[in-house]
Amino acid sequence: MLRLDNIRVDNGGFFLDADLGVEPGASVAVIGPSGAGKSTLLGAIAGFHPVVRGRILWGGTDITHDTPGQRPVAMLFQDGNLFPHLTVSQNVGLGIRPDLRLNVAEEDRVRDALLRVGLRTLGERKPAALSGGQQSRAALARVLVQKRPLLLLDEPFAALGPALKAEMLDLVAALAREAKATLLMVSHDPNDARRIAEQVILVAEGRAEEPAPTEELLDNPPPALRDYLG
Ligand SMILES: Nc1ncnc2c1ncn2[C@@H]1O[C@H](COP(=O)(O)OP(=O)(O)OP(=O)(O)O)[C@@H](O)[C@H]1O
Repeated sequence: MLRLDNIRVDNGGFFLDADLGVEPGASVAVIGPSGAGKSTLLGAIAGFHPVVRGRILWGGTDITHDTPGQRPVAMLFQDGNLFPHLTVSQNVGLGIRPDLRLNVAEEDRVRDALLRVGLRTLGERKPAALSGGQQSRAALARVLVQKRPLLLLDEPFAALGPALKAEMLDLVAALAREAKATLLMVSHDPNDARRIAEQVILVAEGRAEEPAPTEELLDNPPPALRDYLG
């Protein structure tokens, strides 16, 4: 279980408060107005922003002051952050070892991750020789290969067309289920939440709320969410 125990996060003078828990294996969408602090929330869990009050607990262990690399977290950003001069396999391998000195078992893990995202035959290409959807898959493979129990996705597929985005969301949901991982995904599209998240964390007015059932929240939105949804 992920527990944010009455935390306050400082993102360069912007403060976000949260007092909430996420059950193991849950898929949770993070939604709310632009600038409300959704990325700040994920960044705090990943260890990119200081927590100036409260504690972050994972399975009862205090990880508030762990470095990002020590945390049980893998994060996927919107642009995927693929390095153009490295092959797809190398980009995925970075998820295991930043110096890319992989042993045979680690090379196997890279191949397995590429297989699972449907890029088995494209490992030797450079990212520029992939379509947008394939680049998203490569970035997802790099997250998978880390085998972390907590997956944080910050608007990962916003640049994709609707059909491709739906396909990627379904793939993420299936892979997270298979790995029994806990998934937190920032999205601007309530349909993304309906598609793969059983719960939603609403971030508004400097606060991240306790996860609420997706349909219930979106069908009867509180004022802060109603304004945002329009
Ligand atoms: N490095 C920084 N220094 C100061 N303020 C920052 C910094 N990064 C973000 N902020 C501010 O923190 C607030 C929350 O930003 P954040 O990116 O978490 O919002 P968001 O909900 O993810 O927004 P969006 O949906 O537009 O991506 C914003 O008001 C933003 O201007």
